[in-house]
Amino acid sequence: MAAIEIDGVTKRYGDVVAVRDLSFEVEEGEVFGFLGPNGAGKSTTINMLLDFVRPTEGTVRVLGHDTHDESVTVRDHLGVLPEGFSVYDRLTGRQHLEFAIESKEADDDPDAILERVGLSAEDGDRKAGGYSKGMAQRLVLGMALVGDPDLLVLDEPSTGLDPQGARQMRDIVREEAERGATVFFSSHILGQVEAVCDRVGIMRDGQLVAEDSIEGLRETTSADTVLDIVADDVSEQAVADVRAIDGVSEVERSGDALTVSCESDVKTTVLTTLEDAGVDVQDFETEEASLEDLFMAYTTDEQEVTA
Ligand SMILES: Nc1ncnc2c1ncn2[C@@H]1O[C@H](COP(=O)(O)OP(=O)(O)OP(=O)(O)O)[C@@H](O)[C@H]1O
Repeated sequence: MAAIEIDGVTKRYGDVVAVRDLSFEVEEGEVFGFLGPNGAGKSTTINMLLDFVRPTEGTVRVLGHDTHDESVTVRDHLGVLPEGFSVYDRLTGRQHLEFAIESKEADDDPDAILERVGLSAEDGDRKAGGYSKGMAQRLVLGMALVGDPDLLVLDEPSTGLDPQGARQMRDIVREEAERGATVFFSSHILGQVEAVCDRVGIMRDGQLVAEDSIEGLRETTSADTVLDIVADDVSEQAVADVRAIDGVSEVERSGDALTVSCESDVKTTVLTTLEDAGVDVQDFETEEASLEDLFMAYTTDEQEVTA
């Protein structure tokens, strides 16, 4: 059973099609990063997962249950950090957690959760109305963790977090996945996504334009890998030979150093071509396309996606 099954889902708001014939699955135990530019349809999709919004067409199943018809069953196994959440100003942080523990009939220790999300016991005694944005974000994450949910859905979990908070968030995502939970989260902070996700899905104009591991995305985009090569006996002919390789987009030479921008799968061809041309390769380093490069390749028209 997949943790999330989205099948032929379309969501229209009047004339606006927020999500268009979307289908994909997230396996149990997977950490899935949900990406896309502003307005691509991420929040709409998450809101349909949580039954906050009904699809115009198609079905959404979470943990094997229809999100709408069996919403109560689903909710028992779900931990949610929603977008634009609000805290209750007059309740303390600890009271928020106690409330979440009671309503989920869980037996978590509120202080252990406070510590896990980086709030002190004193913070827990304070009214949440006086919390900073990042503190409130930490508290709501803590509430999502109550009851060891099978699926964690986090909409922009890193918003407002300081670098230490962002690291704690990554650690928590990893710990939750190790425990066996599925984690589905949207984010614009691609470094975070790159650090924790098994797979990513990239939305654009209401559709999923890519769905793969980051390594898999590298293989299917034209986002370049950069090869920094140090070599002896670099001839003009050798440079010309490398330039002529299909998949090489740029070659820069500075003395005996070469910088070659190319598709990931022609790296070896670049090196063997140099050697065949009599160049003595001393050393090389590769800089793989970052998730940001891949994101740009899939969400702008500037770069071509080959598969
Ligand atoms: N309640 C609504 N009424 C009308 N249009 C809506 C509504 N909610 C979303 N939309 C539209 O649907 C499209 C997708 O919006 P959505 O909020 O899902 O994007 P997103 O990918 O989450 O964007 P962001 O990264 O900015 O949060 C947008 O064009 C948006 O204007």
